[in-house]
Amino acid sequence: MTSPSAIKWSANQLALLDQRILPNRIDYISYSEPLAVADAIRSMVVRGAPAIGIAAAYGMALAAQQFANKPMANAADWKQALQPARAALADSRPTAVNLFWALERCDRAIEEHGSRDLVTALCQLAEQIHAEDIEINQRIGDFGASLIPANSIVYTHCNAGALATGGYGTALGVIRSAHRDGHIRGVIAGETRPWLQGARLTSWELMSDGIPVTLAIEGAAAHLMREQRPSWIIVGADRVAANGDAANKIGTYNLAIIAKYHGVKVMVAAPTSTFDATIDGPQIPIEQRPSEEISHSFGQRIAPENVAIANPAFDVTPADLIDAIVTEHGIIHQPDRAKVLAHLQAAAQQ
Ligand SMILES: CSC[C@@H](O)[C@@H](O)C(=O)COP(=O)(O)O
Repeated sequence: MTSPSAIKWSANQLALLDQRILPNRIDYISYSEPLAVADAIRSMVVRGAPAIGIAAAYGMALAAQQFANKPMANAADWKQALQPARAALADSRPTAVNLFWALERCDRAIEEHGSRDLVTALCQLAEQIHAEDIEINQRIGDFGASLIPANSIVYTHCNAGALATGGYGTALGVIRSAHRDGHIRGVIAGETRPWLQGARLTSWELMSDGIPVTLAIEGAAAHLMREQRPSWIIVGADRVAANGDAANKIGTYNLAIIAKYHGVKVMVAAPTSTFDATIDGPQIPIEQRPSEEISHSFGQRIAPENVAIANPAFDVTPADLIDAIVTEHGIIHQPDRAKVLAHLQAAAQQ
C-alpha cells in the first residue's frame, strides 16, 4: 500500500497530512496544541471517521503534555485541566461517532491513571488506537472481500481509504483485499461534491496502488449502474445506529436507492467503533457545513450572493437498503436491530 499516512506521531509530536490540498501537494502540518487539532478536524485537514477519532486521541495526549510539569493530585484535577481541550475536540465534527468513542477511551484512561503518569498513558493510548485501527481495517477488508465475486466492477463514494483511517481503509480496505484476490476489474469513484474526496483522494489512493479506477460525477451514478452493472456499492460510515441505519457522506442514500432499482448490492464497511447503539438512524446528528463550500469553488464564487444554501455533510441510509455491514468481527447480512445488537454483543465478548 503506497498512500502516505494521514497521521504521523513520533517523539510525542503530531503531524497531519493536509488533505485539503491533495493530490497536488503532499504537505504535513505539525501540531502541539489540542485546540489546533480541533481546528484541523473541523477544517478537514484530517477527515474520515476513524482518522478523526485517532487525531482526537492524539489531541488529548498533546493536551496532557501541556500539564506535564504541573502537579495533579488525582483524576478530577486532570479532568478539569483537560476539559477545554476535550470540549473543543468534541465540538469539531458532530456525526463521526469515532470522535466521541476515542474521547471516551481517553476519559477512562484518566480515571484509571489519576495522578500517575497520565501523559505517558494518553500518548500510549493514542498510539494504540492508531495501530489497532490499521489491523481492524485489514480484517474488515478480508471479510468484505469474501463477498466480492470475481471480475467485479464496484462503486465507491467519498473516501473511506487509508487517508480516512489509521491505514488500509474500510471501504477501500475491502477493495484492496478484493483486488489482492484478483476479483476487481474496476472501481468507479464518485467525485463527491463539495470537497471532492472521490476525485482528489480515492482516485489518487487507488491509482497509487495500481487498482483500476474511473472517476465520475455523482449525477452519472444511475447511468453507470445500468451500463456497467457493478456487483456492489461499497462505502464507509460515520455512524451506524442500533437499527442498522448508517450515516455516511451526503449522497450515499441516493446511491443506495439507485442501487436497489438496479439490483446492485450495498455494503457498509465500518469498525465497531463507528457503531452507536444508543440511537436509531433518525436521531443521528447531521453536520451542517458552511454555505461557502457550495457557493464557492476553488476560492471563486459560483452561486449568486445571498442564495439560500443547504450543505448537510452526511445522510442516513436506512437499514433496509443495506445488504451487508462488514466490521472487524464479521458480516451482518440484511442488517436490522436484532442482528446489529447481537453482533455488538458477540464482539464485546471476544
Ligand atoms: C473510513 S471513513 C468513513 C466515513 O467517514 C467516510 O465515508 C466519509 O463520509 C468521510 O467524510 P468526510 O467529510 O470526508 O470526513
